[in-house]
Amino acid sequence: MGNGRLSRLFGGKQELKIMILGLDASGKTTCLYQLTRSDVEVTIPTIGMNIESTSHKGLHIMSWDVGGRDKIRPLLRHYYHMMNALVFMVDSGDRERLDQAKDEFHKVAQEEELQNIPVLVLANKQDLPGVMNVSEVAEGLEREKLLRDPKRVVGVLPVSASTGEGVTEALEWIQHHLTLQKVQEALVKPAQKSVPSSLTSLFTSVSSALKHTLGNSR
Ligand SMILES: Nc1nc2c(ncn2[C@@H]2O[C@H](COP(=O)(O)OP(=O)(O)OP(=O)(O)O)[C@@H](O)[C@H]2O)c(=O)[nH]1
Ligand SMILES: [Mg+2]
Repeated sequence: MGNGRLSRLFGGKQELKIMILGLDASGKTTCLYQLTRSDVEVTIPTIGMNIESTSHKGLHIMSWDVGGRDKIRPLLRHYYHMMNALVFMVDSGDRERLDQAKDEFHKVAQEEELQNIPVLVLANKQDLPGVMNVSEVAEGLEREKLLRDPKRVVGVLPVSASTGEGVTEALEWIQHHLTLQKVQEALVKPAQKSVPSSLTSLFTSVSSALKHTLGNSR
Protein backbone atom coordinates (compact mmCIF):
# COMPACT_ATOMS: atom_id res chain seq x y z
CA MET A 1 0.00 0.00 0.00
CA GLY A 2 1.31 3.41 -0.89
CA ASN A 3 2.49 5.58 1.93
CA GLY A 4 0.58 8.51 0.43
CA ARG A 5 -2.71 6.78 1.11
CA LEU A 6 -1.57 5.89 4.59
CA SER A 7 -0.64 9.51 5.27
CA ARG A 8 -4.07 10.65 4.12
CA LEU A 9 -5.72 8.14 6.41
CA PHE A 10 -3.74 8.96 9.50
CA GLY A 11 -1.98 12.17 8.57
CA GLY A 12 0.48 11.78 11.40
CA LYS A 13 -2.03 13.55 13.63
CA GLN A 14 -3.70 10.56 15.12
CA GLU A 15 -2.00 7.84 17.09
CA LEU A 16 -3.33 4.41 16.33
CA LYS A 17 -2.15 1.28 18.05
CA ILE A 18 -3.00 -2.04 16.49
CA MET A 19 -2.13 -5.50 17.68
CA ILE A 20 -1.81 -8.21 15.04
CA LEU A 21 -2.13 -11.73 16.34
CA GLY A 22 -2.52 -15.07 14.65
CA LEU A 23 -0.96 -18.50 14.31
CA ASP A 24 2.59 -18.81 13.03
CA ALA A 25 2.99 -18.38 9.25
CA SER A 26 -0.40 -16.69 8.95
CA GLY A 27 1.32 -13.64 7.46
CA LYS A 28 1.68 -11.24 10.40
CA THR A 29 5.19 -10.04 9.61
CA THR A 30 4.35 -9.62 5.93
CA CYS A 31 1.31 -7.57 6.91
CA LEU A 32 3.27 -5.44 9.37
CA TYR A 33 5.67 -4.55 6.62
CA GLN A 34 2.90 -3.98 4.09
CA LEU A 35 1.06 -1.62 6.43
CA THR A 36 3.92 0.68 7.26
CA ARG A 37 6.67 -0.06 4.75
CA SER A 38 8.94 0.56 7.71
CA ASP A 39 11.50 -1.74 9.20
CA VAL A 40 10.07 -4.32 11.49
CA GLU A 41 11.79 -4.33 14.83
CA VAL A 42 12.04 -7.54 16.76
CA THR A 43 12.27 -7.40 20.51
CA ILE A 44 12.72 -10.43 22.70
CA PRO A 45 11.56 -9.40 26.13
CA THR A 46 12.31 -11.47 29.19
CA ILE A 47 9.10 -13.39 28.62
CA GLY A 48 11.05 -15.23 25.95
CA MET A 49 9.19 -14.69 22.71
CA ASN A 50 9.49 -12.45 19.70
CA ILE A 51 7.41 -9.34 19.69
CA GLU A 52 7.56 -7.47 16.43
CA SER A 53 6.74 -3.83 16.16
CA THR A 54 6.75 -1.11 13.57
CA SER A 55 5.57 2.48 13.38
CA HIS A 56 4.82 4.91 10.61
CA LYS A 57 3.11 8.28 10.81
CA GLY A 58 1.22 7.66 14.00
CA LEU A 59 0.39 4.06 13.18
CA HIS A 60 1.97 1.69 15.69
CA ILE A 61 1.68 -2.03 15.24
CA MET A 62 2.73 -4.83 17.53
CA SER A 63 2.58 -8.48 16.67
CA TRP A 64 3.28 -11.91 18.06
CA ASP A 65 2.05 -15.38 17.33
CA VAL A 66 -0.50 -16.87 19.65
CA GLY A 67 -0.22 -20.64 19.27
CA GLY A 68 0.65 -22.70 22.36
CA ARG A 69 1.58 -19.80 24.61
CA ASP A 70 -0.64 -20.42 27.57
CA LYS A 71 2.10 -19.66 30.12
CA ILE A 72 3.05 -16.41 28.44
CA ARG A 73 -0.52 -15.26 27.79
CA PRO A 74 -1.02 -13.53 31.17
CA LEU A 75 2.12 -11.46 30.59
CA LEU A 76 0.91 -10.31 27.19
CA ARG A 77 -2.12 -8.78 28.90
CA HIS A 78 0.08 -5.86 29.88
CA TYR A 79 -0.06 -4.70 26.26
CA TYR A 80 -3.79 -5.06 25.79
CA HIS A 81 -4.98 -1.86 27.44
CA MET A 82 -2.84 0.23 25.08
CA MET A 83 -4.47 -1.11 21.93
CA ASN A 84 -7.10 0.60 19.79
CA ALA A 85 -7.86 -2.43 17.64
CA LEU A 86 -7.11 -6.12 17.36
CA VAL A 87 -6.31 -7.73 14.02
CA PHE A 88 -6.42 -11.51 13.89
CA MET A 89 -4.56 -12.96 10.94
CA VAL A 90 -5.66 -16.23 9.34
CA ASP A 91 -3.93 -18.20 6.61
CA SER A 92 -6.95 -18.85 4.37
CA GLY A 93 -5.12 -21.74 2.73
CA ASP A 94 -4.60 -23.56 6.01
CA ARG A 95 -7.82 -25.50 6.45
CA GLU A 96 -6.15 -27.99 8.76
CA ARG A 97 -5.33 -25.42 11.38
CA LEU A 98 -8.50 -23.34 11.14
CA ASP A 99 -9.83 -25.07 14.25
CA GLN A 100 -6.68 -24.21 16.16
CA ALA A 101 -6.92 -20.63 14.89
CA LYS A 102 -10.53 -20.55 16.13
CA ASP A 103 -9.50 -21.63 19.64
CA GLU A 104 -6.76 -19.01 19.80
CA PHE A 105 -9.07 -16.37 18.36
CA HIS A 106 -11.67 -16.93 21.07
CA LYS A 107 -9.08 -17.06 23.83
CA VAL A 108 -7.80 -13.65 22.81
CA ALA A 109 -11.19 -12.15 22.02
CA GLN A 110 -12.57 -13.02 25.44
CA GLU A 111 -9.81 -11.13 27.23
CA GLU A 112 -11.52 -8.46 29.32
CA GLU A 113 -9.34 -5.61 28.14
CA LEU A 114 -10.09 -6.40 24.50
CA GLN A 115 -13.87 -6.55 24.76
CA ASN A 116 -14.44 -2.94 23.77
CA ILE A 117 -12.12 -2.55 20.81
CA PRO A 118 -12.92 -3.40 17.19
CA VAL A 119 -11.70 -6.84 16.13
CA LEU A 120 -10.83 -7.42 12.50
CA VAL A 121 -10.09 -10.87 11.14
CA LEU A 122 -7.96 -10.82 8.01
CA ALA A 123 -8.53 -13.81 5.74
CA ASN A 124 -5.02 -13.65 4.35
CA LYS A 125 -3.34 -15.19 1.29
CA GLN A 126 -6.32 -14.53 -1.00
CA ASP A 127 -3.89 -14.39 -3.93
CA LEU A 128 -3.48 -18.17 -3.70
CA PRO A 129 -5.86 -20.46 -5.62
CA GLY A 130 -8.45 -22.53 -3.80
CA VAL A 131 -8.17 -20.79 -0.44
CA MET A 132 -11.12 -20.32 1.90
CA ASN A 133 -13.19 -17.21 1.28
CA VAL A 134 -14.25 -14.69 3.89
CA SER A 135 -17.48 -16.55 4.79
CA GLU A 136 -15.66 -19.84 5.27
CA VAL A 137 -13.08 -18.18 7.52
CA ALA A 138 -15.80 -16.36 9.49
CA GLU A 139 -17.70 -19.61 9.93
CA GLY A 140 -14.60 -21.61 10.84
CA LEU A 141 -13.69 -19.05 13.50
CA GLU A 142 -17.27 -19.08 14.82
CA ARG A 143 -17.43 -15.34 14.62
CA GLU A 144 -21.18 -15.34 15.29
CA LYS A 145 -20.52 -16.43 18.89
CA LEU A 146 -18.83 -13.09 19.54
CA LEU A 147 -21.58 -11.20 17.75
CA ARG A 148 -24.11 -12.43 20.32
CA ASP A 149 -22.84 -9.51 22.34
CA PRO A 150 -24.45 -6.60 20.49
CA LYS A 151 -21.71 -4.22 21.59
CA ARG A 152 -18.99 -6.22 19.86
CA VAL A 153 -17.61 -5.20 16.50
CA VAL A 154 -16.02 -8.12 14.66
CA GLY A 155 -15.29 -7.86 10.94
CA VAL A 156 -13.73 -10.25 8.47
CA LEU A 157 -12.02 -8.98 5.34
CA PRO A 158 -10.09 -10.66 2.52
CA VAL A 159 -6.46 -9.60 2.08
CA SER A 160 -3.21 -10.60 0.54
CA ALA A 161 -0.39 -9.36 2.74
CA SER A 162 2.05 -10.31 -0.05
CA THR A 163 0.48 -8.19 -2.76
CA GLY A 164 -1.06 -5.59 -0.45
CA GLU A 165 -4.51 -6.22 -1.87
CA GLY A 166 -7.17 -5.34 0.71
CA VAL A 167 -4.72 -3.89 3.22
CA THR A 168 -5.88 -0.31 2.74
CA GLU A 169 -9.50 -1.41 3.14
CA ALA A 170 -8.53 -3.15 6.37
CA LEU A 171 -7.07 0.07 7.77
CA GLU A 172 -10.08 2.02 6.58
CA TRP A 173 -12.36 -0.48 8.33
CA ILE A 174 -10.48 0.02 11.59
CA GLN A 175 -10.48 3.78 11.20
CA HIS A 176 -14.20 3.80 10.42
CA HIS A 177 -15.13 1.72 13.46
CA LEU A 178 -12.93 3.70 15.81
CA THR A 179 -14.55 6.91 14.59
CA LEU A 180 -18.01 5.38 15.07
CA GLN A 181 -17.03 4.31 18.57
CA LYS A 182 -15.87 7.83 19.43
CA VAL A 183 -19.08 9.35 18.10
CA GLN A 184 -21.16 6.87 20.11
CA GLU A 185 -19.16 7.59 23.28
CA ALA A 186 -19.53 11.33 22.73
CA LEU A 187 -23.28 10.93 22.27
CA VAL A 188 -23.77 8.68 25.29
CA LYS A 189 -21.70 10.64 27.81
CA PRO A 190 -23.37 14.06 27.61
CA ALA A 191 -26.76 12.36 27.38
CA GLN A 192 -26.10 10.49 30.63
CA LYS A 193 -24.99 13.69 32.35
CA SER A 194 -27.80 15.81 31.00
CA VAL A 195 -30.63 13.36 31.66
CA PRO A 196 -31.10 14.24 35.37
CA SER A 197 -30.97 18.00 34.79
CA SER A 198 -33.22 17.93 31.73
CA LEU A 199 -35.61 15.59 33.56
CA THR A 200 -35.64 17.96 36.50
CA SER A 201 -36.47 20.90 34.30
CA LEU A 202 -39.07 18.81 32.49
CA PHE A 203 -40.72 17.86 35.80
CA THR A 204 -40.58 21.47 36.96
CA SER A 205 -42.24 22.79 33.85
CA VAL A 206 -44.82 19.98 33.74
CA SER A 207 -45.70 20.36 37.41
CA SER A 208 -46.00 24.15 37.16
CA ALA A 209 -48.18 23.72 34.08
CA LEU A 210 -50.31 21.19 35.98
CA LYS A 211 -50.61 23.49 39.00
CA HIS A 212 -51.63 26.28 36.72
CA THR A 213 -54.22 24.13 34.96
CA LEU A 214 -55.54 22.62 38.21
CA GLY A 215 -55.54 26.00 39.85
CA ASN A 216 -57.55 27.40 36.99
CA SER A 217 -60.03 24.53 37.00
CA ARG A 218 -60.73 24.69 40.71
N1 LIG B 1 0.92 -16.24 -1.19
C1 LIG B 1 0.97 -15.54 -0.07
N2 LIG B 1 1.92 -15.82 0.83
C2 LIG B 1 1.94 -15.09 1.97
C3 LIG B 1 1.03 -14.05 2.22
N3 LIG B 1 1.31 -13.52 3.42
C4 LIG B 1 2.37 -14.17 3.88
N4 LIG B 1 2.77 -15.11 3.02
C5 LIG B 1 3.88 -16.06 3.15
O1 LIG B 1 3.60 -16.90 4.26
C6 LIG B 1 4.79 -17.17 4.98
C7 LIG B 1 4.64 -16.71 6.42
O2 LIG B 1 4.50 -15.29 6.43
P1 LIG B 1 4.96 -14.43 7.69
O3 LIG B 1 4.60 -13.02 7.40
O4 LIG B 1 6.36 -14.72 8.01
O5 LIG B 1 4.02 -15.06 8.77
P2 LIG B 1 4.04 -14.80 10.35
O6 LIG B 1 2.62 -14.87 10.78
O7 LIG B 1 4.80 -13.58 10.67
O8 LIG B 1 4.80 -16.08 10.87
P3 LIG B 1 5.59 -16.27 12.26
O9 LIG B 1 6.54 -15.14 12.41
O10 LIG B 1 6.25 -17.59 12.07
O11 LIG B 1 4.57 -16.31 13.35
C8 LIG B 1 5.91 -16.42 4.25
O12 LIG B 1 6.52 -17.33 3.36
C9 LIG B 1 5.18 -15.35 3.48
O13 LIG B 1 5.84 -14.95 2.31
C10 LIG B 1 0.03 -13.79 1.22
O14 LIG B 1 -0.83 -12.92 1.34
N5 LIG B 1 0.06 -14.57 0.12
MG1 LIG C 1 6.50 -13.27 11.83
